[in-house]
Amino acid sequence: MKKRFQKKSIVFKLESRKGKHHQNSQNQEMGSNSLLPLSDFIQLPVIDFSDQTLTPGTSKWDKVKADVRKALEDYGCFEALFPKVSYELDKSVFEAIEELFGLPIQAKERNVSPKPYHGYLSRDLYESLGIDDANLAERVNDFTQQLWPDHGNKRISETMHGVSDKLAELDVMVRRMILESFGIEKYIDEHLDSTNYLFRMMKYTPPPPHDGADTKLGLPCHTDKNIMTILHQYQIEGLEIQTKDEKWFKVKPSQHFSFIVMVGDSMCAFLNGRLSSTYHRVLMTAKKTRYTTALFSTPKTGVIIDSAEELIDEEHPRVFKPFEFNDYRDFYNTEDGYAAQSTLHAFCAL
Ligand SMILES: O=C(O)CCC(=O)C(=O)O
Ligand SMILES: [Fe+2]
Repeated sequence: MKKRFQKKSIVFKLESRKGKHHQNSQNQEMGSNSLLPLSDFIQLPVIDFSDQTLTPGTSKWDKVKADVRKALEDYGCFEALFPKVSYELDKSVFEAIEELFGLPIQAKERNVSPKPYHGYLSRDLYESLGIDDANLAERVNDFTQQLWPDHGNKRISETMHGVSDKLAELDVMVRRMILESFGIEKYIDEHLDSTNYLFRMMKYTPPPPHDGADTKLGLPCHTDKNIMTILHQYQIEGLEIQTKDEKWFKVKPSQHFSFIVMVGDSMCAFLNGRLSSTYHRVLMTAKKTRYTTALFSTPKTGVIIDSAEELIDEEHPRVFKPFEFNDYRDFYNTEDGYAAQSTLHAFCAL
């Protein structure tokens, strides 16, 4: 019998984490006072996806594919320019998010889901709302219907579906490029069919001025558990990533058509560890409310994540046992999963 989602453990998860990758853990409690170091900005590789003729088999595609592979090897993430999310759409998303988080708490709490991290979460400075299967119009309608049970909200549904649908196109391109670059394109259809999309909206309230802390943890250090994440920060900085030499850097807030694309643990496992997921966190230094969105490509229930056999050889022995994503997510919700330095290694390393 699988363990069920418990809200209590989610709240716990949003607190501090321990381990090598969680240095400063004594300072990482949500809401703990400062002492958190101020990081410099990093310029991640910028990769342009604006060319409408960017299709598999073209030389342009191969060039972008090589850039994606290099950036992900070096950082586990990159900045994508993707103007298919137009200025107007981006603005509508921002306005919709402000409106959604401005709803009474009772309304936001109706955003429930049987899946962990998919519904409304709130902890200290952090709040988030989630839309499962956000690239499907009827599922986005279900979400607005949860918040406005009488009549839903057609405008917000169309906006959130619109942006998720566009970002899903970017996700598909990036995943196709990754698989091709490892010579395992034969898995593409199966791989794409085995995932769905969660769109999450986040709000971070700035620490109160009388608090005495310049910097507060908005979200503790973690890797994303899913396949790939496409993140967008609305103007206010806060996202930090950890580089291979374990230094923390701030990532510049996105322009309206710029997104941070990150490798998640499930992609790392599928590739037998050939790309690593990025450790990241949110530090609130600004005095303004910070809004972000993320589209997570996530393995569907029941899908087994197993490393591609082509990526296992003498030089690259198998690193992870095959696993079911829900079991992995459940493990992340336990004390052992919580305490682990790397959830993936603790759960399924051989
Ligand atoms: O809001 C952010 O900048 C990061 C959010 C994040 O890392 C997550 O939701 O997994
Ligand atoms: Fe994350």
